[in-house]
Amino acid sequence: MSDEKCLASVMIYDDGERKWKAAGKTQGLSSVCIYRHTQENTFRVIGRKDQDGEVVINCAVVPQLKYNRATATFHQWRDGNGTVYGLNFSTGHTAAAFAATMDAALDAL
Ligand SMILES: CC(=O)N[C@@H](Cc1ccccc1Cl)C(=O)N1CCC[C@]12C=C[C@@H]1CC[C@@H](C(=O)N3CC[C@@H]4C=C[C@H]5CC[C@H](C(=O)O)N5C(=O)[C@H]43)N1C2=O
Repeated sequence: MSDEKCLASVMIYDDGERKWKAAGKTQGLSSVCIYRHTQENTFRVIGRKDQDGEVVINCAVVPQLKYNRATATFHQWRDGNGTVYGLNFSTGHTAAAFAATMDAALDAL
């Protein structure tokens, strides 16, 4: 759906330590996109580290997903297993573009 690349630092909240950790093996920016599976009309958030292509997020967008715009550049949500993902976008523009695509996906479900 969002063919434009949204650059963000992908983070996962560590409930035990009560702090955000960088998703994947290294810190750094990832290209995060929402992909639509046409036949099934399902959506996934896929993020790949720009440095080495590591997939650092691969998360289904489910109808009950609550997407929280915590700040203009930090958005977050909980997946089906309770994992909390955070996206620290490089700009407010990319954050808004990603959030609009997320809203469109949730509307289409
Ligand atoms: C009720 C609830 O679940 N609330 C969630 C957010 C949320 C709301 C609605 C739907 C989904 C979600 Cl995930 C919530 O507040 N969460 C989820 C786990 C972590 C957190 C619980 C408590 C803390 C309080 C501060 C906030 C937080 O973590 N923030 C706010 C935005 C800020 C932005 C960037 C990240 C980057 C590193 C920095 C930090 O942790 O030092 N940080 C934060 O401090 C982020 N927190 C959270 O986001």
